[in-house]
Parts: sequence; structure tokens; C-alpha cells
Amino acid sequence: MSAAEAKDNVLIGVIGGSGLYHLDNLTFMKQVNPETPWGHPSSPISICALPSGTKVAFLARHGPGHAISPSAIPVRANIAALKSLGIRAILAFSAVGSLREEIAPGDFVLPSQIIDRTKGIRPCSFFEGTSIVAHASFGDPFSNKFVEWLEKPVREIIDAHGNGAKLHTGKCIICMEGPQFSTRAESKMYRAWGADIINMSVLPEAKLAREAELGYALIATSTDYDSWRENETTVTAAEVFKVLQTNANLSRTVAANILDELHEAAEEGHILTEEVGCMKYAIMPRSEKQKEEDIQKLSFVLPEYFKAN
Ligand SMILES: CSC[C@H]1O[C@H](OP(=O)(O)O)[C@H](O)[C@@H]1O
Ligand SMILES: Nc1ncnc2[nH]cnc12
Repeated sequence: MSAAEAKDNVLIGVIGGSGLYHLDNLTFMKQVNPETPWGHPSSPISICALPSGTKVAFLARHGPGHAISPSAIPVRANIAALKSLGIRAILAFSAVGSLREEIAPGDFVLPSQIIDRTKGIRPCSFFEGTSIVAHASFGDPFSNKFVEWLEKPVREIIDAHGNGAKLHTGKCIICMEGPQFSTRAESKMYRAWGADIINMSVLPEAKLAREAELGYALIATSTDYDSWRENETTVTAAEVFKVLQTNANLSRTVAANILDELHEAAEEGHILTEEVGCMKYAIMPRSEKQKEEDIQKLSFVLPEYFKAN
């Protein structure tokens, strides 16, 4: 593949969360809005070029104008649409509440574990409703090598541009069902469970990225102390909004400085060794009970294993 052809590859998809509706330092090239078997993504996906010419895809999780609540995000369509563009890894950003004193509003976190409080409520598998059964491994819900790779460049940017913001690693994020924030009792219970930060959107995003064999890492940006602190007010949207813009600006600086190198690392493949091929033995052996229409549907997201006729 020539260098020019390589630059045509869009290998990294960025998902922007609350406050992060575009990236900086990019030349807009085009918008695409693929129709997937699970519908259209939250927003048209922007394909943009970095100053080097490397292309990235950007998707606003809550749609244009932040019109989609966390419980209603068409996550299967988002992940399937990104995969259909040839993306290999997703770098997701999310505004989170802090469940620990040492994670202050304005700090950034690279979590390594997740607790699911959305289970059974949101569609969380491409296989749901089909005649095909699969059990993806999810013990390590983020791509370990990708997260490890991120730590150095993200820390350097935050140290240089973060006005005292810190980067925390190896933390556990709990994903709750909104749209209301947690009660004080819930917030304290999540701390007792070992959760360090909280949001409403890392799931089913991380589960579906895994099923699609895509690398997935989250840069969590802390906006508030949720509702666990005695004698302090509980989290309000107004409090979140106060910090959102500063965090979004720093997120854009991080993205602008790491995306070229991240593209290269994805191209070399060494940060994605765990994901590629992970579904091969997760799908239950084929039987005549598997319906052609389901094979067709799954071929959109896993063409490696399902061949549409
Ligand atoms: C605006 S506060 C709650 C909202 O913020 C986070 O969104 P995102 O993860 O997309 O940045 C959180 O998950 C909730 O959806
Ligand atoms: N306290 C909180 N709970 C859930 N999601 C959040 N996003 C930002 N702050 C949050």
C-alpha cells in the first residue's frame, strides 16, 4: 500500500460526549451517514484530516444539538457505522462524576474496569433478537494495550496544558441508567462497590466495540463529585456545565496531539492484538437454526465470520 493510499485509511474513530461536539485542528472533508441494520448513527460521521493528512472519523454521541439522552443513544448503529468505515479503534470521551476525593473536577481518567448498572435495560449485543448466540469475553472491558499506550502522551499533554489537572489510571467506572443523577445512598453504595467514577454512556458502547472486534478506550473527564460527600450539595447539571467547556478544550488539545501517533499505532496493530479475532470462538457453532436474514444482518458488523449471500 502506498503512503497516499494509507492516508486514505480511516483507522481511528473518535466519539465525543457531553460538551465535545467537534475536534480542533482538523480539515473537514465530508460527512457520511451509513444506514446499518440497527438504523442510523446518533449523528452523521465527520471524516476530517489532521494537518499531516491522516484521516479520522468523528461522531457526536448525543447527536447534533445534544438531542439524544444517554438511554436512547443508538449505540449499535454508532459502532456498526464506524466499523463499516474500516475503523479499527475507537477513542471515546465522556464527562463523568467523581466518587473519590483525589479525582477532582477537571481531572482526566483512563479507566480499566466497568460496573454495569444498565444491564437488561439497553440493547447491548448485535446478536440480540437474532437466531445466533455469541458470548464475547469482557473481563477486561477496555483494550488493555490501547489504554497503556494512551497513558504517556495523554499525561504529557495534560501536564503541559491542563492548568494543574491530573491524569488517573487503573480506575473503575460505573455506568448508571439516567437521566436523573444518583441519590446520595446510591452514590455511597457505588463507592463501597469499588467504583471510582460514574457516567451514563460507557455501556453498551464498550460491549459493542468488543463484539465488533474494535479497540476501545475511554478518556473520562471529571466534572463533579456526584452525591456522596457529606454536608455538600449533590450534583446538578448546572455544576457539570461549569466544568464541561474547560474539559472539552483540554480533550480537544489531547486529541489534536495524539491522533497522528494513534493512527500509526493502530496501523502497526500492536495496540490491538487482543480485539482482532476475539469473536472467532465466541460465536456458538453454526446450526441450521441460524436464519439467513440474521447472518445477513451480522455480516454488516462481522464480515469476517458472516458471509452475506
Ligand atoms: C451532562 S451530565 C450527564 C451526561 O454526561 C455524560 O455524557 P457523555 O458520557 O456522553 O459525556 C454522562 O454519561 C451523561 O450522559
Ligand atoms: N455525577 C454524574 N453521574 C452520572 N453521569 C455523569 N456525568 C457527569 N457527571 C455525572
